Amino acid sequence: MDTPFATTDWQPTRPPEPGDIDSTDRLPALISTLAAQTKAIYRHPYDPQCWLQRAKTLTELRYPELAVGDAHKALLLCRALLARLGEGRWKPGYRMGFWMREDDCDGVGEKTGESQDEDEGVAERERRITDLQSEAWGVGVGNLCKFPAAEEGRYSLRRYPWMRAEHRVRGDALLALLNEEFAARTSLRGRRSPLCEVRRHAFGLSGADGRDSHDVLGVFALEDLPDGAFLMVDRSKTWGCIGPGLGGSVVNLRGGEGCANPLHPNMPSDDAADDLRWVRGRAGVKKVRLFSLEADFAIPVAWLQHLGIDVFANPDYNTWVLFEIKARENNNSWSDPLHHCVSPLFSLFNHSCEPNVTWNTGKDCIALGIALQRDVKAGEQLFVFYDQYVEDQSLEARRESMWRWLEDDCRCSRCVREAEIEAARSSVEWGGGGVDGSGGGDEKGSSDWDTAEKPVFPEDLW
Ligand SMILES: C[S@@+](CC[C@H](N)C(=O)[O-])C[C@H]1O[C@@H](n2cnc3c(N)ncnc32)[C@H](O)[C@@H]1O
Repeated sequence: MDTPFATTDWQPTRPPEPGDIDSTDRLPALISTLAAQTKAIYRHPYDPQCWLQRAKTLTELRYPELAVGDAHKALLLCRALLARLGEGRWKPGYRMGFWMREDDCDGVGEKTGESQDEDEGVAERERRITDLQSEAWGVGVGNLCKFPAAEEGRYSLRRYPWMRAEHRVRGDALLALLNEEFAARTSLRGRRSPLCEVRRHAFGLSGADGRDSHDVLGVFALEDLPDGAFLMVDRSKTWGCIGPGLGGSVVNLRGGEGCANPLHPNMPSDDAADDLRWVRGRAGVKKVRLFSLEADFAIPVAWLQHLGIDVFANPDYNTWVLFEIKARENNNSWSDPLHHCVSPLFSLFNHSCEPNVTWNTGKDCIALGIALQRDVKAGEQLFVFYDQYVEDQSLEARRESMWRWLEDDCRCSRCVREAEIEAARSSVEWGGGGVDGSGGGDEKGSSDWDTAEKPVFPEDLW
């Protein structure tokens, strides 16, 4: 964010809305401003004004979730400043990153045009910070929706253009390492050669958005494999909740306290037979998602501070980083009634609504067993089903369910096939020329369809 990015990389997370001012012409200027404001935050991380200014720029650039994050930080700083203003002879220092005693401040700090703190009285200072606080609140609220919940906003998953290349694109060296791991895990007992490998351009040369798909990875069979063949055991879990523990033990990732996922029954007292994933399916995840002021900012920020992390001065914990981690966790985690984990090797399998691979959780709640569920030819891509609850449902219902994991419509062979059939059907219904039926030239869409002989009325004879 501290370096300007190419305007072509800009993919806002809020789609344009009626009444928006077209900012295309101002885009280069907005991008430079964003970089300059980010650098100002590095220099003055406790100045609420810096966070507020960047929140405004992020609003114009249509990143509501990030604007709310910055506005929230401006609010926190204002609150902290106001809380201490009443503490007698202390006042915030220049740019507010430190506190000084009123009687110690003569000659301390730079007395520049910007350092109003030096001269103003407590009442004036309070008014200035309160105004700033109201403005930050207004910017935050402006980026939230009023419905269904006042403290939620809408955004779509889009790649942040300022992300560094090494975090955005996986290089060939990493791919080689991944394939070493696949080779080690997928050799059948008594054999040394790997059964599958990771390749680029998993869904063809260009992505759904027309961009290069160099970094879209997938797992491909290296030889003909029969239905039922055991492919691999993935023990590479790097993160997750492993449920209530085995044999009634309460030892899990959070010391037996359970997982933060409200739909996840992971306490010993929870009835694991009640698989609550169907609730998730019905609650749905829309293409345009909701973010929550409480769950996505207030709680994570408070938690990070509790861990001793300076969320203002340490850019590693910026709001966009939290959203990026959330998106990756969403896209890559697997869950069953008891567990919710990310397993790096398994997460390289793409989804298909007609999969050729199935998976099962091991008894240790960590290992995943991966096996074929039909014959596969060498070179075929290996797919799993991300949400088997929707296997028998319509294209539309499956697409909606898949938005939880995919940024765009599912590109599996079944969805592509059904979408083509649907498109062909609606083109026949509308005469192949769009909804006004004017184009095409077939019977319904052509201009000479009305050739039937007409009745002759008395007035026609005049
Ligand atoms: C668990 S990862 C699978 C590996 C991923 N392709 C990669 O390059 O790391 C899930 C992501 O893969 C892509 N993906 C998987 N299945 C897909 C499908 N059927 N249609 C479109 N994209 C898919 C989406 O970008 C999704 O967010």
